[in-house]
Amino acid sequence: MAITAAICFGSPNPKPIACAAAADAAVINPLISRPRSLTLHRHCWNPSLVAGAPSPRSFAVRCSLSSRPDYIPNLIPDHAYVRIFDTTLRDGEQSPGATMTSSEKITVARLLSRLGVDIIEAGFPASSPDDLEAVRSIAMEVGNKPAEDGHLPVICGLARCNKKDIDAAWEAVRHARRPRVHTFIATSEIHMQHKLRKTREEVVRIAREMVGYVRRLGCEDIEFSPEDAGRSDREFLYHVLEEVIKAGATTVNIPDTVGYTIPHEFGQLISDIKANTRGIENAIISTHCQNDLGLATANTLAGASAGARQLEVTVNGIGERAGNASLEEVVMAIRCRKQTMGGLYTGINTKHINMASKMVAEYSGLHVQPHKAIVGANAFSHESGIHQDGMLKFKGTYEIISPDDIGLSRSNESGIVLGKLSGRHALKSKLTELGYDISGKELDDVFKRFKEIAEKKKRVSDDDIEALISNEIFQPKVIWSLHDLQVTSGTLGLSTATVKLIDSEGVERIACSVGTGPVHAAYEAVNNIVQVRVTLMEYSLNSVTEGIDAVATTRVLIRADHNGHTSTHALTGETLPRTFSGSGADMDVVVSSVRAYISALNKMLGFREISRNEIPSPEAVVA
Ligand SMILES: CC(=O)SCCNC(=O)CCNC(=O)[C@H](O)C(C)(C)COP(=O)(O)OP(=O)(O)OC[C@H]1O[C@@H](n2cnc3c(N)ncnc32)[C@H](O)[C@@H]1OP(=O)(O)O
Ligand SMILES: CC(C)C(=O)C(=O)O
Ligand SMILES: [Mg+2]
Repeated sequence: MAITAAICFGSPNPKPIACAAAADAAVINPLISRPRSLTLHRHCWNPSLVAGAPSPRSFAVRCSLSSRPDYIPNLIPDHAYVRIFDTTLRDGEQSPGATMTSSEKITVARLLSRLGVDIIEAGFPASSPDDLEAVRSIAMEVGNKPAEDGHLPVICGLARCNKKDIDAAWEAVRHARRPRVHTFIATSEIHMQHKLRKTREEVVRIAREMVGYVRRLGCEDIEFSPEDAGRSDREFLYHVLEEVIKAGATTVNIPDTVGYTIPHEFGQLISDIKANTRGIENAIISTHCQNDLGLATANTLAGASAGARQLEVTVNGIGERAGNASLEEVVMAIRCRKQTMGGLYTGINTKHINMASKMVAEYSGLHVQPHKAIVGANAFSHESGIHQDGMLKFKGTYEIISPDDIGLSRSNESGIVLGKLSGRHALKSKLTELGYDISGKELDDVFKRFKEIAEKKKRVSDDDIEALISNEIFQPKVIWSLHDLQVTSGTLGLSTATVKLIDSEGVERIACSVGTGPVHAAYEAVNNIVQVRVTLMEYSLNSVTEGIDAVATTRVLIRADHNGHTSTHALTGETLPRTFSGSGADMDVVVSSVRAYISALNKMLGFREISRNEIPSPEAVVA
């Protein structure tokens, strides 16, 4: 078994250490699929040392949170400012399997506000009463409460070009201080002919009338999208845009709906729209790039360079099919290459990127690939010797952005080392350092779990803490919680498990079962208590830290075997059972696995309940 070299950056003289314990962990704990690679990723970074990087002075300007120009729907007082429109909760949620509960959507919206996105597209209110309620709640809460820095995002709802959808969208967003309705209709021949079955004239008329209708409802911030603009006839596109701007559209969004264009083409499209659409100076041009050819970020940046001043993105790039342009890639590219990008800047507080990525991954169940740009687990890791050597000598050799910039702060700023003698204050201070603002009951819960781990582990690392956070904070409403678990397993026969769960009223239930392995036996025991039949679709287990005492995180995806929870396949219209994800963390792999399973069951069981019960009525919130 290979023994990986670890380089520790806490000391001034980093020394490679042989990490036999990590290798051993994989032998002793075969469910841990691979020992976590020990990599070089905790270090300080000095951008001024990067070859070709701007001078420290210009970096200070680049790094400072630029003040945001005043919000005027159809005008940005500073030409260099680019609005970030986040559609994680709408296009992102259209990703297969990415269903989020209403309360999860509200939590994500709160974080998007802290992140500093200019516009939050909170959903498609006509798609279901649940979504309308979720968007309304976001409008009421997040759309009225400025973030700590005073920023107040626009809350937007999507609608087809028909009165019913628009009424639902307006009803949902109108409670925000800055409400926006986004309406769309396809303008490509292929969509008009085969999907809408409408002529060009009909499409222009509908678009104009529906934008006018939004205006008459009292909405002054109106976005219009000619769906499939990337494949639309140019002259027709200019005409549609001119008509909707006359009717009151304040932002015209140019979607590359099927991710068909390539960067120079998409940039040219934006330039051509700017040059040829009458009245375009009265609206903001926006981009919305899907990722079917893996070009969404590149196309978005080309659009910005060509004059688009609103960029539509999602956290982790989730979205319909291959996803959308990713917020973190677009924002960090603009920041990292500011000069090449013509001095453009955004209002994003990049320190919250890491946290937003983690939260969206947990809630959507769509996990980030390790080598994903900016937020992947390996994005700041340096595994190979030559790279490690370069990094040790000069960070700028292999890193173009600092992990600190996205909130991946591993430096021990407070000097606090957490262990079993640490108290709540130390834990809270460490959590704040890591970007988590947690107090009250949430802090108590994390503290309890922290103590359990600290009893068994000499030193609780940042990664351990983050795993606990995912397990305690990013969890659905607790319907069942794990109290006790005992398993026996080995080569002498079937594994057995005894599980004690507590329901939401505090009643304890115990069940036993056998299985082909300890996890199987424990899951069967849980099934005997919870009494819902589900199919386990995916199961993965990873260690978050090195060493034999590593914390293991488990992620599962389950599908309900009964008819209660369904979703509709976008292409075939087929009704499919909905899937629900869950995650768990513990030093014991079976406990971690059971926590993840219960988390997914809670999400499934609570799905309807949360949507109906937890959303305050408009009256309740106003009161
Ligand atoms: C590119 C995008 O991302 S678009 C956004 C995609 N998001 C979604 O679809 C959200 C989830 N969707 C849903 O819940 C449902 O599709 C609903 C509730 C919106 C609509 O459901 P239904 O009314 O049953 O219609 P259904 O989805 O089957 O068909 C779409 C209808 O809208 C029409 N339509 C599609 N886009 C538009 C548009 N932008 N403006 C007006 N009509 C439109 C279609 O032509 C079709 O009309 P038809 O019934 O006359 O043939
Ligand atoms: C609704 C529109 C903007 C969309 O998501 C697309 O065209 O991809
Ligand atoms: Mg889209």
